[in-house]
Formats: sequence, structure tokens, C-alpha cells
Amino acid sequence: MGESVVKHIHVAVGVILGPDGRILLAKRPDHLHMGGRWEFPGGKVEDDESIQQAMTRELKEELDIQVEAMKPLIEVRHDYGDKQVFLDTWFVTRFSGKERGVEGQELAWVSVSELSDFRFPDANQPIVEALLERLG
Ligand SMILES: Nc1nc2c([nH]c(=O)n2[C@H]2C[C@H](O)[C@@H](COP(=O)(O)OP(=O)(O)OP(=O)(O)O)O2)c(=O)[nH]1
Ligand SMILES: [Mg+2]
Repeated sequence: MGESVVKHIHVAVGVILGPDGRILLAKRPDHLHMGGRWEFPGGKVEDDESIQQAMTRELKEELDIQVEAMKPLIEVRHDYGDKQVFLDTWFVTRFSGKERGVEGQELAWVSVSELSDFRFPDANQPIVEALLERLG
């Protein structure tokens, strides 16, 4: 197969903004790809879904919150070698419900200036930079 047909996995990535401007991070379970790193919650977009539907489903499944408003932040394509991802990254500007780690994952609300203290998957660097630029 030629390199030009590499298929990126489409991932809905949510930068969830709290009322005080902090951002919600979750720790990826150790056994998963990029396990032990902190992430912006989200997951794979299924074939028949819009990005909004996927974000709503994933954040309900992972955090038990209901997405009420979202707006685009940045699109990141990254090649992990064994896996290529397309991180379709959106601000979640409004949600209802009280977040909890449904799958037992650790959660943290962090300010933009604290983001550099957390270890993210390698693909996330442009997202963190965009946040520093937009909110920092
Ligand atoms: N959610 C999320 N995924 C990320 C981030 N950075 C990054 O490289 N990824 C990668 C890791 C995975 O290879 C992929 C997302 O997969 P996932 O494991 O969250 O997918 P999912 O929630 O649908 O879970 P699954 O049941 O299909 O395993 O994107 C990030 O900040 N958030
Ligand atoms: Mg996920």
C-alpha cells in the first residue's frame, strides 16, 4: 500500500472548559495505547457519526456528562508508526452533569499554566501550544 493512502483514525478530542477557565484532563489506563499519559477525554468517531455525535457519546461514556456546546480548536494529524491518528479537537464550552471517571480513570482540572506539568501523548503537543496561544 502506498503511503498516500494511510488511513488516520478519526478521534474526537474534547478540551472541556470549566466555569473558572480550567481544563479537564483524564489519565489513560495503563493497558491502552499511550497508557499512563494524561489526555483530553474523547475517543474514536464511528463511521455513521458526526464529530458532535461522537463527542457527545464519548464524554457520556467516559465522564457521564452531557455536552451542550462545542466549537473547533485544532486538527492534528500524527503518525505513531504503528498507528496514525487524526485528533479532531474541539472546545467543550458548555456541559451539564457532574464529571466522574466512569472507567475508574483519574481526573484533574488544570489551569493552562499547569499544562506543562502533565505528560501527554506525543501527538498532543500542537494542542497544548494552541491552548497556550488562545488562553495562556
Ligand atoms: N482521547 C484522546 N485520544 C488521544 C489523545 N492523544 C492521542 O494521541 N490520542 C490517541 C490515543 C488513541 O490511539 C486514540 C484514541 O483512542 P481511545 O482509546 O481514546 O478510543 P476510544 O475511547 O474510542 O476507546 P476504544 O474503546 O475504542 O479503545 O487517539 C487525547 O488527548 N485524547
Ligand atoms: Mg477514549
